[in-house]
Amino acid sequence: MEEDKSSNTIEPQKEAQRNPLHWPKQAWTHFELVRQKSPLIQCITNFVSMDFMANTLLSSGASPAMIHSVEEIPEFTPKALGVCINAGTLTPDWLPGMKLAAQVANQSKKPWVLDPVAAGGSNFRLKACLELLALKPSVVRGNGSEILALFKGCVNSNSKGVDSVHGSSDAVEAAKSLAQQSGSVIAISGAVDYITDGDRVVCVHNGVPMLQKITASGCSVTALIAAFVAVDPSHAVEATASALAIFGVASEIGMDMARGPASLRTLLIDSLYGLDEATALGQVRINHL
Ligand SMILES: Nc1ncnc2c1ncn2[C@@H]1O[C@H](COP(=O)(O)OP(=O)(O)O)[C@@H](O)[C@H]1O
Ligand SMILES: Cc1ncsc1CCOP(=O)(O)O
Ligand SMILES: [Mg+2]
Repeated sequence: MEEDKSSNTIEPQKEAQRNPLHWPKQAWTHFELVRQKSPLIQCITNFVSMDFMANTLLSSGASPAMIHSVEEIPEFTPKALGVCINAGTLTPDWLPGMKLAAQVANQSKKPWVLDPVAAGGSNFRLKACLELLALKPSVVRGNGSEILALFKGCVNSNSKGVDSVHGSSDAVEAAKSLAQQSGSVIAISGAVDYITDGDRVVCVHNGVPMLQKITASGCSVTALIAAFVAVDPSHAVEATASALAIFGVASEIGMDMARGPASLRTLLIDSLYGLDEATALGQVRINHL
């Protein structure tokens, strides 16, 4: 978003105070850029999420490719505008491909985003996620428990696997420290989403609780973050907040007609596809902590 660089990078808090539509307009501009540029997003993701993630990206205007074979990565990854790496159904044979894709994305100067699914669930998973974090993702998006596990560097004896046993607000200080240590933007999802570069903390208030009852909603919003960061890589905090807000707004619209998680899943995809500027500007709720 070249046109708004100064307000994004110099005094974004003041700009947001002066203009209540600052964040909603930014979220809409990012979404329009995704629709215009249709970025190719390579996803190395879990078996549960592949369909919903691909449909989330497609309905938002991006172009998903679920390509994970290590043989293809040197040739294919440079063609992608962004990469999403997800640890959901991790096995030792998938890890080399994930690491190679991260390295090739870095060499190609393309952003990549990490989803450390269930990072506190086992030592194998935690070690793998920390090794991926060391390869410097542009953004890490996890729930409260996942971000706390990465920060503490130890497994959680109370882990509920892919579901969080913490609120997102429990992990804000950990996320700030983790961002400072790693150099990655850290996003914690939950009732409020928090996005931090270790200095600023941006809060997104969109979304509906029923998203927790749709498997792979977190995975899919991480892929959407990859698409938004791909079209504005120099503003990863803003692009991440925009993606979380647009996904949340689409869920709010879907919720008006949903009869339960199954219909919400479908309506969310339709709402992303049909979202218009007036609705986005009226519903996006983002502020600074
Ligand atoms: N209580 C809630 N209220 C509103 N939105 C929520 C709530 N919990 C999660 N979300 C939204 O659901 C999506 C997935 O987040 P989350 O459930 O935290 O991820 P994960 O599935 O990885 O645990 C995010 O867009 C987040 O904003
Ligand atoms: C249920 C499940 N098991 C391994 S990955 C996965 C999907 C997790 O998706 P999300 O983190 O978006 O809830
Ligand atoms: Mg998750």
